[in-house]
Amino acid sequence: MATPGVGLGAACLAAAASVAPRRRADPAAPLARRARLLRRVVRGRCVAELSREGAPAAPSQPPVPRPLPSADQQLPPPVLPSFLAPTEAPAPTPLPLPDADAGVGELGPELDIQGIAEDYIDSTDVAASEQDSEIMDAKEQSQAKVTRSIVFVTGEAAPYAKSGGLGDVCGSLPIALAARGHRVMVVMPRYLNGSSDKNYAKAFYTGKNIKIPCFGGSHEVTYFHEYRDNVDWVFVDHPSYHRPGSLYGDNFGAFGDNQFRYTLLCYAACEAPLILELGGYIYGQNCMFVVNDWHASLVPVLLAAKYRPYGVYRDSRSTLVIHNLAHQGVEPASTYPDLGLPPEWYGALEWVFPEWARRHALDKGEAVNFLKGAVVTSDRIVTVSQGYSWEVTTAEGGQGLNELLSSRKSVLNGIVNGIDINDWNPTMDKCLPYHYSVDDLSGKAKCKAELQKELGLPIRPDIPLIGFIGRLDYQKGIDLIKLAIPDLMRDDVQFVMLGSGDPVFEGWMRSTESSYKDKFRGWVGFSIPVSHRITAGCDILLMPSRFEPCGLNQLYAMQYGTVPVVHETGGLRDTVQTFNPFGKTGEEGTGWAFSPLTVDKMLWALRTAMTTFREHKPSWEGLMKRGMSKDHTWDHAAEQYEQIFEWAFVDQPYVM
Ligand SMILES: Nc1ncnc2c1ncn2[C@@H]1O[C@H](COP(=O)(O)OP(=O)(O)O[C@H]2O[C@H](CO)[C@@H](O)[C@H](O)[C@H]2O)[C@@H](O)[C@H]1O
Repeated sequence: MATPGVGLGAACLAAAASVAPRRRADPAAPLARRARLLRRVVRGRCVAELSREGAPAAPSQPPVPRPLPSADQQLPPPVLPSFLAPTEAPAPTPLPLPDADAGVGELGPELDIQGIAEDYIDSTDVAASEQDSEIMDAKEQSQAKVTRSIVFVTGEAAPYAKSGGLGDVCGSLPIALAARGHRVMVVMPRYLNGSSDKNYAKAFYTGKNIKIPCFGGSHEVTYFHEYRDNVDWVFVDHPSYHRPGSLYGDNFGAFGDNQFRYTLLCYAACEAPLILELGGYIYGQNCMFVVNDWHASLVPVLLAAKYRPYGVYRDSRSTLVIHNLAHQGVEPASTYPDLGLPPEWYGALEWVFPEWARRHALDKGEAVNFLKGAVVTSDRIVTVSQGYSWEVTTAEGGQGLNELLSSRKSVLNGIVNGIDINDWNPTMDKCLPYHYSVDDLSGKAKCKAELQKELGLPIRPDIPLIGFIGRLDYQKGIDLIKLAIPDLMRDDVQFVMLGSGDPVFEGWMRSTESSYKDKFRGWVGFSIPVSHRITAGCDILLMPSRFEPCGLNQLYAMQYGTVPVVHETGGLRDTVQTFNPFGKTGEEGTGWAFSPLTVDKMLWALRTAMTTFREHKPSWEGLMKRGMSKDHTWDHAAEQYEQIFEWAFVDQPYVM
């Protein structure tokens, strides 16, 4: 039996043979072009071609463009490990299979390619094909060379649920990879907390439930699904995801059962490719699991400890993406039996706190650490910038995992994040009162005036307006801003901060606002529209992060012609080049990166930026335009991820 793609191709060929005048193909036609033509056949594009030749017109209802099943779906229905009994048995319906010797990828067996291409070229107008193939060439440049089934596992993804940059990345990178031809699924919790409920309105119950054996019981989770932007968004539903507060905690701090909540997520994510028929087909056992931060870190451990011994997922690989090493999912060692892992796998998660970090003399510091589990079991490790991939191997930046990460240097890479330019684009941003572009910046000045008005600050175009957006957290260097404000407020300047987090800093923002009524605004809370308006309306964006794995706000700022002033660390170092008025044309820089991280250095960088803003208008405009002209899209990063995936599939699984 043929796959749908091949079947459609064969039908088209038969039609072509019966109606088209037979013409010999140029024997010298390059094989590459023949292969391209074949791809069009396989993708069903030949319908349009044939109608040009007088063949029956294209059907009025084109087939719904769903991803083709990947080659792994030739496998017989998966043998599920006995510990996971789905409440509804996975449908054992055998999939329509291509020839047993079909290769991986969308083209199918190589011999068939030759034959079909030959016939197809014979029966079509070669000149027209030539023209068309040029168009295809341009289009195909952004397609992946090898397409895969990719399963993202994450604690958050925009627009469904977002608490920070992790949500941004997991909401946009999967779409970029799907656009390049991969079949992509994202698995995350279905948080119902009152404010995010409406975001899941288009996700429907799949009819699949599983029972997960952990934490001394059997916990039933259900799967919801939405197909959007060519990505399968899968939401794991369980009562523990339904509660007020933010994603991971509330006013009293982090939720006490987070380990339980994300253990469920990881088990559910491992089962999803085996049992969910999305668009008619399961993903199967030949997947790349992309596990993000500690919330998803149990996935590679489960693959190694609970699936591969049963012969399942031997063809899958996993890539750990570290967005922030500061959060590792550490809990007391006594919780290990709750995780449902075999006792002999304790070593994978074992973690011993150094003596200075223990609470009392009898505390042995024994713990389990989810992120460590992924560091020692995943096939590849990616950090979200090159700079950070080095920092995590140092004692200063490794947060206790530096030695382990150093030991895995050969599979550790850094890839700088991209941004979603549909969401963050000053030419069409729905949150902005005015739009602008690199060719016409007049809208930016209007956005600044509107922001000043909204904040109740004096509306003055000549005054530098500095912004800060982010979690009020030690990582973000808020304490430095707090120390610098009394000095900075002596200047003719305006400062707006948007953030939430540490209640001490929230209180400080409120009291500072009352001390500097005409100069300082502190917006306590989490508001995406306000963050867009601040990014557009400010002249300067300040990021004195202590460490920053990548940082997205400086990328958004540059995209919006707002000049970043950042601490030279991690991804900030990789993405912001300090202004050099004597640099070569186009290489004068995009902002200021200061180091070391001291109040004096930060003030120096800010004042240099403010002087440039006031007194060197052409230089300032150059800074804005260079930032706006940079390519911040996901295209380049997506290609680099593909390379990592290819390397992972070349090797055997790291833990078999
Ligand atoms: N109060 C508020 N209101 C509205 N929006 C707010 C907000 N506070 C923060 N945000 C938004 O949250 C995102 C924060 O992204 P960052 O990359 O700066 O930091 P974060 O530390 O969360 O991410 C981690 O993961 C990302 C992704 O890999 C890395 O870039 C980063 O270095 C790493 O620390 C931005 O989109 C920002 O606008």
